[in-house]
Amino acid sequence: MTANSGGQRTVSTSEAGESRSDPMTDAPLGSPHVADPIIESRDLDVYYGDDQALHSIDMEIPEQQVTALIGPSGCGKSTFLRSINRMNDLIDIARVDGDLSFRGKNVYDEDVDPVALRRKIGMVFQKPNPFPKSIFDNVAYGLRVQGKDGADVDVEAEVRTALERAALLEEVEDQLDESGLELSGGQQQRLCIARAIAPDPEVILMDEPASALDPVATSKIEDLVEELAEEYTVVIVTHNMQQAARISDKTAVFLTGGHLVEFDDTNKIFENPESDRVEDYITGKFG
Ligand SMILES: Nc1ncnc2c1ncn2[C@@H]1O[C@H](COP(=O)(O)OP(=O)(O)OP(=O)(O)O)[C@@H](O)[C@H]1O
Repeated sequence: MTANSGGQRTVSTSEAGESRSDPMTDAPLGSPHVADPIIESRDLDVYYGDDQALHSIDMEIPEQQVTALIGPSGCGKSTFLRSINRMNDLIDIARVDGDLSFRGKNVYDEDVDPVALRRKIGMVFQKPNPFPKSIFDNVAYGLRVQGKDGADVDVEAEVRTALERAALLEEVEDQLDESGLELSGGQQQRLCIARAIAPDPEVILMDEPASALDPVATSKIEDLVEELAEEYTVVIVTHNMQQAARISDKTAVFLTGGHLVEFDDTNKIFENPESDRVEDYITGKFG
């Protein structure tokens, strides 16, 4: 990245042989060029009624990596996350303009079925929310609801695999028939992760998945996120900057008003950000 003579920084996308600059602010930044991004946002605006929550977001999310979304409260991180698998559709007053593509297809095209989309792009929420069902049924639900429980599918094997991938199988192997609600908070969250991965999505969206957990459970979730990225693409919202620095490959910094101010390799963001506002945010001067 370089600064031009007018003081406006430009971003070199050498592989594409072009350079771009953000017309929105005086501290625009780097949107690293990602070869074949799995998710791509172009000029994405999101509104709640008359209020605009996100402004012209451009982002390319790489496959099988962890991308962290950070920024102060209310800057639009969760709104962006929910735009990816159209969870904002469930909010009556939410409206989306612009492009958000998954493997090159705009997820807001009329022919996209949001339920099928969410099969490919699963989600884990801040507060563990297991169903009042057995551990087994919580995970099997993810398969059944998505029609993956046909005669040719070994549901038990799939449930065990999902629990294993969520680093929970060993702890619950002898109690699969017991209620998911009887697990600890950290185990409940790993159960929700198992439920999300059982239908074999390509992307897992996580909205502050460890913020309700104690440090030991948090550390298990962090280890798990890194492991999941070997097989899935993970996009995670976190308030915890140390967590973003520890577990993510790319970091997107949103700042007040719903602007994406900088998006780059995580090391670059935390060691040498382009934007003064990002530097102030990550060094704790505000937020
Ligand atoms: N369902 C909703 N209805 C109306 N406005 C909403 C709704 N959800 C979010 N907003 C508004 O959109 C803006 C962005 O909110 P969002 O929850 O995406 O931010 P955030 O960065 O995830 O915040 P936090 O870190 O506190 O969770 C805020 O001004 C918020 O009040």
